Amino acid sequence: MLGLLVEYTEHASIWFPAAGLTSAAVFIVGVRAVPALLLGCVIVTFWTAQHYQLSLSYAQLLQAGLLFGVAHIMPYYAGARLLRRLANIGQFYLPLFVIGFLLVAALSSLVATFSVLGALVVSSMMPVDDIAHTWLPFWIGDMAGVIVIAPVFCGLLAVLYPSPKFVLEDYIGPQQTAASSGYQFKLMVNVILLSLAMLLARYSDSPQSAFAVFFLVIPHMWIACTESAFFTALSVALSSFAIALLVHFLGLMQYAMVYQFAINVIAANALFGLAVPALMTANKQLRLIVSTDSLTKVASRVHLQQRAELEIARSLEQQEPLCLMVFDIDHFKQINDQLGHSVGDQVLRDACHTAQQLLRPTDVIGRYGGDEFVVLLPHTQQDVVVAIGQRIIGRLRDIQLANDLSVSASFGVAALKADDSFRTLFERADAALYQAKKKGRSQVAWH
Ligand SMILES: Nc1nc2c(ncn2[C@@H]2O[C@H](COP(=O)(O)OP(=O)(O)OP(=O)(O)O)[C@@H](O)[C@H]2O)c(=O)[nH]1
Repeated sequence: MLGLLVEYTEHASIWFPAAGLTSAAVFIVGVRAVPALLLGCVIVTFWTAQHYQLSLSYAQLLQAGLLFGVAHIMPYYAGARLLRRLANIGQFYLPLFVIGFLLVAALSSLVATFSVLGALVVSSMMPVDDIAHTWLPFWIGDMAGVIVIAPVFCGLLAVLYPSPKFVLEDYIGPQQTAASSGYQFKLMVNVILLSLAMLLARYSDSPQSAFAVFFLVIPHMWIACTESAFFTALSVALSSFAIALLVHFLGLMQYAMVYQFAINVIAANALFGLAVPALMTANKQLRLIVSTDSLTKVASRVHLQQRAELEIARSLEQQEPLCLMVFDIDHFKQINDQLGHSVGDQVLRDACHTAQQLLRPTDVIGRYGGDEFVVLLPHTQQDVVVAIGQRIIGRLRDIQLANDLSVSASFGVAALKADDSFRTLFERADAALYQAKKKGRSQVAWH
């Protein structure tokens, strides 16, 4: 009935939501959905015969309905099987999945077009000559139904029939159960833009004004980048519904093809847009991985160096003090050898935690490698840093270890001088650390 609103030739409308329901049902529910879909096809056939005032007996209509059901369901079932297979291939990510979905939607709706038209002809519901001018709008209408409506039905059916064979979250992240607080506003902007574009097509003298509907790509991309996959799919479905209604009520059937293409393009674009938040989240995770040491959770060497270079440039320009402190656990090899590597790992974590408790939030501690750490202390004079190092040494003694072993560390401190770079400052602090080790360890030396 929704399809009929915008029917522009018999048996073909610009948009056929039933194709979306069928393809979503066989994709998510699988073969178990077929009896219900088949029943739907029989009911639709009776209703269609009444709509087109065809004089066929009940037996003929039942036969036609079953034939239509098989012709309609089989291509989408085969497409769904193919898409599931593609989706379960490892390393398959969202943009590729969207391409797979669009291709499967185009192909299965094309096959469904010819098999259904064939079934209609065989059942005497359509003259064979009509195929020539019906197949193209029939195909694009079915394809629009799949691309636009199937994602929403997939979202709903996935809740009712959670499928262990295919986990949607692998592609689109965990589902948000609620839309963001701005979702209604975004939908409203969308509806206003859509109405303006279609009123322009209705009341302007220029037929090209119908193409203004393609501007809807912009609010849909906005929604795709800021809302969950389900609410993106819902907004696309609502827009296509509104377009279909307005085409009907504003009498815009002469531009049916433009709106048919617009619905497909807007939906395909929004589906690709879903990849943007997924990529942003992946980028954030990667940045965290690169900037953090996985064992101790302090800054990584590369992150520390980047921060240090910035702070050094700023301190030199503003002529403010800055110090670098390097420390290394004493006889760490002995701890590893006697107590095992996991105790060694714990000592590294505890040492960092101890140091962090005595540092300010503006100081940056990073792991330089192995058991060596670097602390960047902006706005701090050397004597203060030396005192901080001594306090850390005192606290490290509190860490309890078996075999009468204790934890200590040696510290080297260097203060920033004019013309210093990170490398020269680090070399001086490292040389001071070497002195501290040489003088007997568990002490602070400075350069
Ligand atoms: N448990 C653990 N050990 C590590 C890790 N990274 C490096 N090490 C070990 O840390 C030890 C570093 O020893 P060194 O710094 O050369 O020497 P040391 O025993 O600490 O002696 P001094 O520095 O001279 O006091 C080596 O045995 C490495 O195998 C790590 O992530 N976890």
